[in-house]
Amino acid sequence: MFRSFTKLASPMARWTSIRMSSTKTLDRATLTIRDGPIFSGYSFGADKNVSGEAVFTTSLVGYPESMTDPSYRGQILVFTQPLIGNYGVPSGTARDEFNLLKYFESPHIQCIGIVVSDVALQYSHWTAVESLSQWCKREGVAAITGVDTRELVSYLREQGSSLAKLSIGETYDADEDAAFDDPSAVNLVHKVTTKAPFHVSSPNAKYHVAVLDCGVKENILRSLVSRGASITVLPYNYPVQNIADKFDGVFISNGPGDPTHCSATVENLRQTMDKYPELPIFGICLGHQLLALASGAKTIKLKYGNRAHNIPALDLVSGKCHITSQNHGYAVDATTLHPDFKEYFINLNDLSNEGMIHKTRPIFSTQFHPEAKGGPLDSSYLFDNYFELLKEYKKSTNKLNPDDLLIDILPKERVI
Ligand SMILES: NC(=O)CC[C@H](N)C(=O)O
Repeated sequence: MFRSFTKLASPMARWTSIRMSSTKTLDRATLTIRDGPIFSGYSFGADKNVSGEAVFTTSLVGYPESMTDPSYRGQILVFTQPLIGNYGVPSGTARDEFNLLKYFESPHIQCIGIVVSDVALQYSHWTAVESLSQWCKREGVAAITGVDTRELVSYLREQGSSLAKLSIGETYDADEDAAFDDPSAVNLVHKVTTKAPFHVSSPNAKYHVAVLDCGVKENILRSLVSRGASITVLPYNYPVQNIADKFDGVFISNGPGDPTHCSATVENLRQTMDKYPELPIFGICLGHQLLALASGAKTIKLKYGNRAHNIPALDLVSGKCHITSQNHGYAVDATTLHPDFKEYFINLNDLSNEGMIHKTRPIFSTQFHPEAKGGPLDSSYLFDNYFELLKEYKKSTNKLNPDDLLIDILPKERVI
């Protein structure tokens, strides 16, 4: 059943008409939460109806980084920061000295829609090349402004993250039984992983690391390369156990959706850990969850997840608390950790697991993002710790120069 706006009783209608004086020329848009409230507002993105999981982030800045983070694939991202878009969007093709993307975490917007209270249609920043609205339209991403995100987020916190639809135009589909897309029902990692292996050289590289790309953020690659590791980025389901002897370490990246979809990666990691007991392994976010599954632990879905740039995580080894960047809906159930591992970090807001470390071997992983982008760099020392492990391991093995190890699986160019 399609409804028109004249029949829509939005508690936000009066507020919307006052606040949105600058957006009178925008089309109407509606956000429908399954079995929940309906919010009316205005469209500032693509003229396209979308459906997915509605999740929220409390980060104050960093919308270009968040929106291009492959871990948000298929989600409708709600920003609690009321004004979004005021510093525009930088170039998505600009590259740094390592030929990695300079400003984005992947080449395109990964979430399917965004929800804001108040969009800034005018912007100002020295890196900006277009507005948030222009970017969303160009990338085919739906966007709604004029939503009371306080009310929406209160609902999502009470009920848990929910499926939602974003409809553009004067009518919207009010049929509660009509299908809502659940992005987690499919293997999203398969959609965001590199299609073929590629190599990124580090100037004066000392180490060579294999990166399993489950939807890797560009700043993870930069964090490895800038510290002196040449990297070979492999598709998420690449049988890394067959070539792990060529590397000084293995890294497992962040990525979207339910970790249990990645059963091939879990099995490959299990075999890699069995075959190479001395090999340094580091995983971030989905990488942490996959490593935990490979060692026999279980993952759970959180009520509404943790998406923010200011989440306190306690380092149980040092006793220090770090402010961390996070974006996840699942977590490792710490009560199921294999006895060879101990809990490394815990979340001081909800006490959920934030990492694990092997008791005797060079293996550790974190649920939060030490590479940040956006967010604070307080925990970037974990990359330094990983490099210490690479150094120790390399001393004990007789490896060649990292860039002599370019293996024949590599095409010359990165395929994006
Ligand atoms: N950023 C990530 O890697 C997220 C991991 C996983 N998809 C989750 O939501 O928990």
